Amino acid sequence: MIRFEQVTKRYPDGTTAVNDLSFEVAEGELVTLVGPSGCGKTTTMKMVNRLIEPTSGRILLDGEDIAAADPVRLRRRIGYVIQQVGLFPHRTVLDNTATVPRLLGRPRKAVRERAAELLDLVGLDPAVYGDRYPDQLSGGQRQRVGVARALAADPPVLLMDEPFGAVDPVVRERLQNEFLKLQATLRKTVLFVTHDLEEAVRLGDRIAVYGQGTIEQFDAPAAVLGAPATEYVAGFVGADRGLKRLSVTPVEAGDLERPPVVRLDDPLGTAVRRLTAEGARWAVVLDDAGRLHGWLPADAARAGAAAGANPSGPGTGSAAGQGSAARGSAGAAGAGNTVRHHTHRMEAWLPVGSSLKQAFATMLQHDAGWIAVLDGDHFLGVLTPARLHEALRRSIGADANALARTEVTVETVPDR
Ligand SMILES: Nc1ncnc2c1ncn2[C@@H]1O[C@H](COP(=O)(O)OP(=O)(O)OP(=O)(O)O)[C@@H](O)[C@H]1O
Repeated sequence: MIRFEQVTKRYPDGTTAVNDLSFEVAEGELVTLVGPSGCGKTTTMKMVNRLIEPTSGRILLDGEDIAAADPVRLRRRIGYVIQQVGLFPHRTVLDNTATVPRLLGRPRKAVRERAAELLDLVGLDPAVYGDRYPDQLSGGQRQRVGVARALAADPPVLLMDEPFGAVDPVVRERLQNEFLKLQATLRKTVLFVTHDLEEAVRLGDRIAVYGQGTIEQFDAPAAVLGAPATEYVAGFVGADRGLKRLSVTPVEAGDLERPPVVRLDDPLGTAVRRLTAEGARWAVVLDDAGRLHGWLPADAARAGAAAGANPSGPGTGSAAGQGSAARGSAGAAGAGNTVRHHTHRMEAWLPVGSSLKQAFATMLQHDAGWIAVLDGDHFLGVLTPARLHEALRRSIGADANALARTEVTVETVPDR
């Protein structure tokens, strides 16, 4: 349906954006173009609707050289969805959706009915959203209108350039799933640009992995992931695999550090001795039942102990960068010199078995240098960035071993 024959694009400044590209997209097929920034994906895409002209080579649409086609008529056959949707701000959602069919001079009533149907199809109730203006929609809703608008003239071909790139990951996944459902019924011929391998794998019937202006591998998603054709593709897939393992690798007890543990009612002197003996900058504070209560910075503990029975108040140590509020306050003279009165609340904690990704997110959210890991109410240990990194490396290593094992076939010789 779409065929590139030795297409090269060289910009006037000498940049070769696309070099001798040849590939074919079958009718009804969704091909994702994936690769790092600047590798030529958008240039490839824009040559199909003649927003950019190739320097050499040919592009055929349904067997016809597009160079011979009238660009305006060509574009009517090609829906185009981009990241910055480009909706008209002063037109309602319904009017935006109906733009192209109206330009084509189709009857007004039929156009409005079709636009309403399309909005419904992309998950926007036309009765609710049809009369709104683009700035009254969320980012994800605007993207949906963009897709509805691209479909309005019922073009056989869709070009989608990072259409879901500007929305958050949750909305993005929803839009991807909805688009897949839509595509299952519409079966458009789609070129879909993304720099996210996960999106490319999820959506593509086939994936074109770009190097610099060339396609390094053009294959089914499983083949790209399982049998990268070149070292470059292996690297591209591998880096992403590492990130993906963050979400599927659980925090385990063995990953944790064991800082000194003190109890709420321990005298401060005892806590200081333990901190000093272990050379630690902070201790974890548990209550009598072994539940996590907070943490005790060594400098605050030392200052409190030095102040004897008249503590000057809770310390503000930031050994672990927790920055959380002190829970206790200096108590009555004599009764205030226990751990309880110098303990900081511990906000950054997670149940054991949570993913490394959740752990990382929790660290970032609380700007924490470490997070506590609990088994139910029971404190297990703390995860530090270094331990998180080790756990991730172990997980990637195990993954690689598992792959290597499945590739080995063991032949057995029957006994007799
Ligand atoms: N008009 C232009 N003039 C000169 N060079 C250009 C022009 N447009 C793009 N380029 C260059 O061509 C190369 C490919 O650009 P292109 O936009 O196709 O990449 P891309 O893979 O879509 O990147 P991104 O993911 O960042 O959008 C880049 O090096 C870019 O700087």
